[in-house]
Amino acid sequence: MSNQTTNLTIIGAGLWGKALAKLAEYNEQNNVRIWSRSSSESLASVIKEADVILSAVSMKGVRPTVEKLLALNIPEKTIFISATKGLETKSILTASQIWQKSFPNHPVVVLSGPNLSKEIDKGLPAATVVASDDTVAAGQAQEIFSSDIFRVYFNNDPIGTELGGTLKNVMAIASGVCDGLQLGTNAKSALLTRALPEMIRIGNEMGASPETFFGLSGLGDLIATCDSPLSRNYRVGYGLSEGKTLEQVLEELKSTAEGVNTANVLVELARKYRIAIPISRQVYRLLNGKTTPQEAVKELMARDLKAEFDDLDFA
Ligand SMILES: NC(=O)C1=CN([C@@H]2O[C@H](COP(=O)(O)OP(=O)(O)OC[C@H]3O[C@@H](n4cnc5c(N)ncnc54)[C@H](OP(=O)(O)O)[C@@H]3O)[C@@H](O)[C@H]2O)C=CC1
Ligand SMILES: O=C(CO)COP(=O)(O)O
Repeated sequence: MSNQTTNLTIIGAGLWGKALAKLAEYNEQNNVRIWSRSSSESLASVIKEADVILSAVSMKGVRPTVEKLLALNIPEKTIFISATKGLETKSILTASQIWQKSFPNHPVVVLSGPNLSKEIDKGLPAATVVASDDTVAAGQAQEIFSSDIFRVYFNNDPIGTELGGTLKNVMAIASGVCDGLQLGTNAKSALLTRALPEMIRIGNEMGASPETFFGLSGLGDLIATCDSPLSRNYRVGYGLSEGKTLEQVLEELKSTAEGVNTANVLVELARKYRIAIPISRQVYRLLNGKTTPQEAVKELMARDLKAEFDDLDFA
């Protein structure tokens, strides 16, 4: 690893922004600053010397953050890292797509993986992926965060990497329902296994490589998020299975659960591109009061019989 100092500014001081700041500070060669909307310092002053700007804001904060930064004349060599896991309403863009469209001459890197922030905060070992079309930028992101407690892989499929982290949030809601209804290990296994081809079908339409979904940012994050009460999306599903309303669950959570918005956006995307999303559709229906947890399970079990692999397109 190089000993050169990297000036990193993290935008967003939520759970994930703070956890990432801690990981970056663990490496002494990084000079880390973190900014939130309630900071006393201006955004302009904290990004002034930044070699790398990492955005850890929730999806609804991406566009406003991009707009603030567009006004600040950032040098083209500055690397952006996007750590958001969501889809924008209406545009159906991922966070990194918004960053890249807004800053076409800057390197943009996606950071995504099975990274429950509470475990990261405890210093427990974890791994993640940085992905970019720009190999040098991905390598720099890898160096910033790699340590003996955080192992960072890279790949050149940013959209696939980002979609893994984004789509599994919807599956985590389904998984919380599955556990809350005590449907058992067989049901959970079936749910998670069928979640993967559903995610790949969406990825295929959006230009992702299918194999990316079998890596840390896909299968890895699916396992972490769908099997842990530390996941807020899982807790949304669990709460709904207990008969709570979505409003009640979100009020208790007091934190971001991106899967709620992602499910709504996904239904639009699936309609536009004619993609079969049976699990996500039931999650959408449940979140919008169009079905009950029990009814959603019944509907999934009653679907037309089919071959296991005939809808997967690995081409
Ligand atoms: N927590 C986790 O374990 C992980 C989370 N993520 C992803 O990271 C993202 C943030 O999650 P997390 O930090 O946990 O969420 P929190 O609820 O803890 O924090 C919300 C974050 O979003 C920002 N934000 C919200 N609304 C706006 C807005 N209108 N304009 C600008 N910024 C806004 C907040 O900024 P401010 O600080 O200025 O208030 C804050 O940084 C999500 O996409 C999540 O899926 C990814 C991996 C792990
Ligand atoms: O993305 C995450 C872990 O990788 C965090 O999941 P939740 O947003 O469901 O808490």
